[in-house]
Amino acid sequence: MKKTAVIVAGGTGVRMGSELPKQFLLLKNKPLLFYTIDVFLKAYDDLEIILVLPEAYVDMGQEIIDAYFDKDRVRITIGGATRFESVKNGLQQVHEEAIVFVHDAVRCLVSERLIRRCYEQALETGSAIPVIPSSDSVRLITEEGSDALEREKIVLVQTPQVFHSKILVPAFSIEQKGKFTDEASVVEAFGIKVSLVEGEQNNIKITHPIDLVMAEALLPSSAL
Ligand SMILES: Nc1ccn([C@@H]2O[C@H](COP(=O)(O)OP(=O)(O)OP(=O)(O)O)[C@@H](O)[C@H]2O)c(=O)n1
Ligand SMILES: C[C@](O)(CO)[C@H](O)COP(=O)(O)O
Repeated sequence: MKKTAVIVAGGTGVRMGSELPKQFLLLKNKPLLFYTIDVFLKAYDDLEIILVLPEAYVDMGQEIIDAYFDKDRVRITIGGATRFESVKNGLQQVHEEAIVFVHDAVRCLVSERLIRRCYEQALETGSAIPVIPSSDSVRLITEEGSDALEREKIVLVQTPQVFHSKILVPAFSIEQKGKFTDEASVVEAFGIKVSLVEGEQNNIKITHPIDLVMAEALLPSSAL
């Protein structure tokens, strides 16, 4: 089955607070985005990438592709004001039936193993959403205060979120209601249940400055 990864790098990184969007910050001398593209291209020789970038950073993204990758395997498209819109723009470039991976560019520690695990399950069930257990206790904030939740019933959701294109592409034609924070919630709002797979503790989302320190320490030597 054809494999397409929509890598969303269209954000500005408000929580990181850096002038340069975090996907371009250096990790061991290479832009964070390099590691994300690299691991997907290595996971499958026949995988193509649709890279979603902010309009003002298309040239910077193209320079990374020209310097490190086979440019025939990576296409660039422009992002939107929200992650939902960026994913939607990326999906407009999916023209053939495929297994589609949607991945946060800033989860640069994702492993080839997780990418393959998600692919195999999406091929079988139509979807694969990686999740990990919470190490912390969790509470629901209510009008009265807060309630303890059963931690065993909570999971933390990661990317890549992987779907058959026949599910994902029509799901993104629905109107954005409230805030969709990931693809699984869009597909569910469209009326289709999703399947979970085991995620990875190391697959962190670089969000705050401390995450960069952790990513530098966790970066496998095979990625360098
Ligand atoms: N309009 C947007 C917003 C986010 N993203 C991408 O979605 C991923 C996860 O989003 P997040 O970590 O929230 O990134 P930012 O939106 O850049 O960060 P912040 O919310 O702190 O501004 C990132 O790879 C980001 O580039 C995107 O493609 N388009
Ligand atoms: C998609 C995601 O990474 C799953 O955990 C997350 O929802 C993205 O959230 P953000 O607020 O856009 O960083």
